[in-house]
Amino acid sequence: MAVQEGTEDVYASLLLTDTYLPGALVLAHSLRDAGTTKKLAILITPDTVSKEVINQLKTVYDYVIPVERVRNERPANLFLMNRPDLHSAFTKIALWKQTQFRKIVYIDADVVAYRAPDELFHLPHSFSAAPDIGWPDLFNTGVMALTPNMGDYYALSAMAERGISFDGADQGLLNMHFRNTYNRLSFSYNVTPSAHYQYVPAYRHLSSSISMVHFIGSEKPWVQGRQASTTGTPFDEMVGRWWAVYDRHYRRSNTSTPPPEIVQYFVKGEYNPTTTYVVPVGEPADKTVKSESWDASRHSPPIDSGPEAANFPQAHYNMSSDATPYVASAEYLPERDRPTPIFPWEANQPKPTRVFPERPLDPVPPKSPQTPRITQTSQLSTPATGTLSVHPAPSAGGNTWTNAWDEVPQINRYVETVSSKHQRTRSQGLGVVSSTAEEESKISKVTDFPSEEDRPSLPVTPAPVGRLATGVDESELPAADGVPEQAEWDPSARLDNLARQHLEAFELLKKLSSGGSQPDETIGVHHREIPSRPLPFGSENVKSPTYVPFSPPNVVSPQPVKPPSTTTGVPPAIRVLAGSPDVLPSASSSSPLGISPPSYQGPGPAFEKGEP
Ligand SMILES: O=c1ccn([C@@H]2O[C@H](COP(=O)(O)OP(=O)(O)O[C@H]3O[C@H](CO)[C@@H](O)[C@H](O)[C@H]3O)[C@@H](O)[C@H]2O)c(=O)[nH]1
Ligand SMILES: [Mn+2]
Repeated sequence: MAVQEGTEDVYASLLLTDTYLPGALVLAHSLRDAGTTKKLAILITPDTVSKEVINQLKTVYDYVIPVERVRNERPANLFLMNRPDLHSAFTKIALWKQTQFRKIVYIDADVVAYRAPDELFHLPHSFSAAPDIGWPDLFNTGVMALTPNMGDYYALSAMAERGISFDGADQGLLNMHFRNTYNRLSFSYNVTPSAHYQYVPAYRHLSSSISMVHFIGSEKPWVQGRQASTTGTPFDEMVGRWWAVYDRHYRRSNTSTPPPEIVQYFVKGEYNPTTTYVVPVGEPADKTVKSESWDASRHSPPIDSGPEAANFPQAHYNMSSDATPYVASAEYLPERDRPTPIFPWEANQPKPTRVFPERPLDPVPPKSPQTPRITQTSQLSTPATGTLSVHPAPSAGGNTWTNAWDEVPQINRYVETVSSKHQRTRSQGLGVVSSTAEEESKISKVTDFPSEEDRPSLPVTPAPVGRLATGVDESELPAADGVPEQAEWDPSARLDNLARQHLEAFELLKKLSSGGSQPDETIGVHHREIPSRPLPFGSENVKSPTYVPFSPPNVVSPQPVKPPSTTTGVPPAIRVLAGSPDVLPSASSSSPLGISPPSYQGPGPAFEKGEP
């Protein structure tokens, strides 16, 4: 019996899951909108595609063809391209079994047609495909023009059964089977845009020739949502073309009848379900409220929904406004009974010898003649320590306190001089003077003095005199006793005097220690007895070239000195140490003591090239 050959040409696609429904619909509409005269067919796997979805497909596809799902039982290679979802892509080989068709132009469900490539049906080749953008020597299996035949089908299903595919899916399998026989189509039949790389000049140059655009990868336009691309790149332009077809057929404002919810459900941002009654969790059934069911895992909240935060429980926590200090109740403060003594030193504790004031100092001691009142600038007091400037006077005892400096007579005399002058100035009516005693104390008084009978001498603090209040000119202040005038103070003369005294003392010491027998000896230089031991043979009477007899006091610090040409032949360091007057800095001559020669003698700037 002769096998009946197909006579019809169809565009065919594939739907393995409901989630690709928007893609399959947009593809069909794009071909129809482009005016194709060919029929549209779609292969579906009934075990994984719902009835509602099939019904939707039937609205645009002429043929919805159920096929058996072919699963890759060795899906390891699918993980190489991170697409485990393509476990049933082998189902695509069922195309070769559709021998009721003469020619099939197969198109993936993630393709949008800019124009209907009907010319592909006229190709003489039994298999044609366009290059894959990831590896252009291979072909992409998203667009294929093929002649169904059982020969290829058996061969392909045998490979599929064994899981023979370098990528674990149909593309790997078909490239292995058709690698030497395929007819290469122009890329314009299967343009695969990339958000990461796009050959923009080529796109500009050739975009008018694009027949179909294929959104490879897992991020399909309906998965990404309408707002995903707005940057105006070629990629965004192509995504925009997909949305243009979708909107033309499924956007609410463009259609006379409401678009099918099942389609919107699989398009990100599109699902806006009709109002239903739901019972919120935890509410009694009779308190049913009108609310919209909303799948938050898939869609943004309904436009007319209320803010959710309004339902949060409200709680206010106020700071305590009670100003009274906390006092623990008595039960928390039990009277601490001392434990009965065990050790002898506990029973016979010595009485403390250190004496403390009977009561702690008040932060501001009361005004009394016995206790100096610390006011204004002296308020560095704390309850525990009293003031920093006050200590108990050993003679006064009791509660009488004085300042430490009150016992320095020089200070007292100075203050007396100042205060008497101050009195004169005031009596002459100079400066701004407060009229009442109270105001005066506010301006210039720092310390309240003890009464006349309590103080041994005039115990005062050298209080800062308010210049504004008293009008005292600082230049008029008398100098303190024993302090020379600034003009008499000549530091260099004083230094000279000190040096002279030092030298005299040194000479005296020298005489005393040497007893006058060795005038060349120098005090201050350590002398060590060199132990006598036989020198190596031939070493007798040999002197080290660096040996220098010590000759104080004309020794200077080892400064590098360039000698005059007349003294050549003697090492510069030796010349300096020997005290040649022409090389000695004059300032060093005042030094009374010799300085030990440095152990390291050069080379330094004093050594010139070629010098001995
Ligand atoms: O969950 C799924 C997955 C796939 N498909 C169908 O199978 C096709 C292939 O899957 P797709 O996501 O488009 O794969 P691509 O990202 O395009 O990946 C490449 O690799 C696949 C596996 O080799 C090939 O099938 C593709 O043609 C090729 O472009 C889809 O278009 C659909 O028609 C579904 O219906 N549901
Ligand atoms: Mn695809």
